[in-house]
Order: sequence, then structure tokens, then C-alpha cells
Amino acid sequence: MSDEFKSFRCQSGFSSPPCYVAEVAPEYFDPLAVDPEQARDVAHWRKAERTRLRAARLALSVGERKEIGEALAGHLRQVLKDRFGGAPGKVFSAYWPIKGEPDLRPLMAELHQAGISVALPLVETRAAPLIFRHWTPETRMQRGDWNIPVPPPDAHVVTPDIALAPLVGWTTDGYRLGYGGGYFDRTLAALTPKPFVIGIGFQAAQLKTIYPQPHDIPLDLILTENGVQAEEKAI
Ligand SMILES: Nc1nc2c(c(=O)[nH]1)N(C=O)[C@@H](CNc1ccc(C(=O)N[C@@H](CCC(=O)O)C(=O)O)cc1)CN2
Ligand SMILES: Nc1ncnc2c1ncn2[C@@H]1O[C@H](COP(=O)(O)OP(=O)(O)OP(=O)(O)O)[C@@H](O)[C@H]1O
Repeated sequence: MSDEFKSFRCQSGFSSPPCYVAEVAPEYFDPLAVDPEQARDVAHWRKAERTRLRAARLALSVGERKEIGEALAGHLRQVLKDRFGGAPGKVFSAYWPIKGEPDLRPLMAELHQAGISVALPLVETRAAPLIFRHWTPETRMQRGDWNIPVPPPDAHVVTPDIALAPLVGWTTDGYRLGYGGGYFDRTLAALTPKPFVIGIGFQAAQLKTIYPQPHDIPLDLILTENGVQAEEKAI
């Protein structure tokens, strides 16, 4: 670890619990509450890590990625069974895979068949919380923001009970590194009640820390191809 980050960790007292200020009052989110120099260093470090981790997962073969996707689907099926009784009638938000993310679309179809209401996230307004629209295997997808396929505008807007968050990187204390738009954090800060959020990532994308910032909200559970890697103590 660089000296820069050692001193950052000392100054910010990382043994203290994560700060939930953005979750409590998103309208009072104040980026200036963080030392701007430290915030800039962290943003810089995160950018480099995103580049490294995205390149690493794109280097996996199609076969390896398929195997990992199937293992993740198995773990997720088990989590839904153990913690939500299979989740019938629940709204479950998944994601449409992009940029080498694990492909859980076969599981989405299976959950739909099992009576779970499947939804997908979309960026309707830049720098605002995500919205979620209902998806079925018959949904004709359109290109949304960032070219991500999304359900059309006539698909119902729903509020997820359980939401998947694809991970670029992750830590065993449940923190997520995403693509850098801050969308999931904004969404979780705005949603009440907060859905049960399950991070989905590659084992190899584990990080020691993401240098949590006031806006970072830890996830409830993190799954990789090796199974559960992090879970909220309170569950
Ligand atoms: N498959 C999938 N769908 C998803 C997500 C995801 O992570 N995976 N999202 C999860 O949130 C939302 C989209 N997230 C986005 C995150 C960043 C940017 C974006 O514009 N990125 C800029 C950099 C932004 C910055 O650094 O300030 C870019 O890369 O050019 C767009 C969408 C909703 N749908
Ligand atoms: N609750 C919030 N309110 C306002 N801005 C926020 C909030 N959460 C995050 N942001 C902004 O988003 C920026 C990017 O956040 P971060 O580095 O955590 O992205 P990420 O979680 O990797 O991205 P994504 O969730 O889109 O995949 C932050 O620098 C911050 O300015």
C-alpha cells in the first residue's frame, strides 16, 4: 500500500463504522464533508482499479465465464431458497450483462417461471437514482443509457424487494466498486424500504478495501463463483 493511502487510513479512522449519511438524508449529501484531496486520491485509485479489474475479467474465456455464471446462479438459487423461501411474489431486480459481467439471464427466466416478478434497472435520468422496470422472457429490449439493453417505456415501473448489484470489485466487508457512476449508491440511499442487495462478482475481483467514502453503502450479501463472501452481521 502506498504511503499516501496509509496516511489516508489513519486520518479517516477506518476502524469506525461506515458512515450512512447518504442513506439517511441523500438531499444533504455533502461532498465537501470529505477532505477534497483524499477524495481525489480515492477517485484516482478507484479509476485505475476499475480498468485493471475490467480487463482481467474480459481476459476470461467464454467457457470460464459460462462456468462462473452457472456456479453463481446455483449459489443465488440457494440464497433465495434459504432466505426468502424461494421468493414467490417478490420483486427481484437482476441486470442485463455487459462488459464481461456474469450472465444470469437463464436464471432470470427460471425465476419468472417460478412466479417471481423479475425487473431490470435503468438510468432514466443521469446522476439520479436508477428506476426498475418489469421484465419477462417476452420483453422486447431496447438500447438504454450507456447502450445497456433495457425494457421499453411501457414496461411497469416496480420497486425491488431483492436487487442484484453487479460488481467490478468487492471487499469482504460488503463494499462494492461499480463502474463509477454512483448509481447503485444513489438508488439505495433513496429507496425506502431498502431492498436486500446481493452483489454478484468474480472471486478474482476481491479487493482489500475500496477506501469507503460517506456515500458508499455496504451490500447485504456478496456472492462469487465460490459462494457467499460477505454478509451483513445483522441478518
Ligand atoms: N449490466 C448492468 N446494468 C446496469 C448497471 C451495471 O452495473 N451493470 N448499473 C449499475 O449501476 C446501472 C448503469 N450504470 C452506469 C454506470 C456508469 C455509467 C457511466 O456513464 N460511466 C462513465 C463514467 C462515469 C464517471 O466516471 O463519472 C463512463 O464509463 O464513461 C453509466 C451507467 C444500471 N444498469
Ligand atoms: N447518494 C449519493 N448522492 C449524490 N452523489 C452520489 C451518491 N452516491 C454516489 N454519488 C456520486 O457518485 C460518484 C461515484 O461513486 P462510486 O465511486 O461509489 O461509484 P460506483 O459505486 O463504483 O458506481 P456505479 O454504482 O454506478 O456502478 C461519487 O464520487 C459521488 O459523487
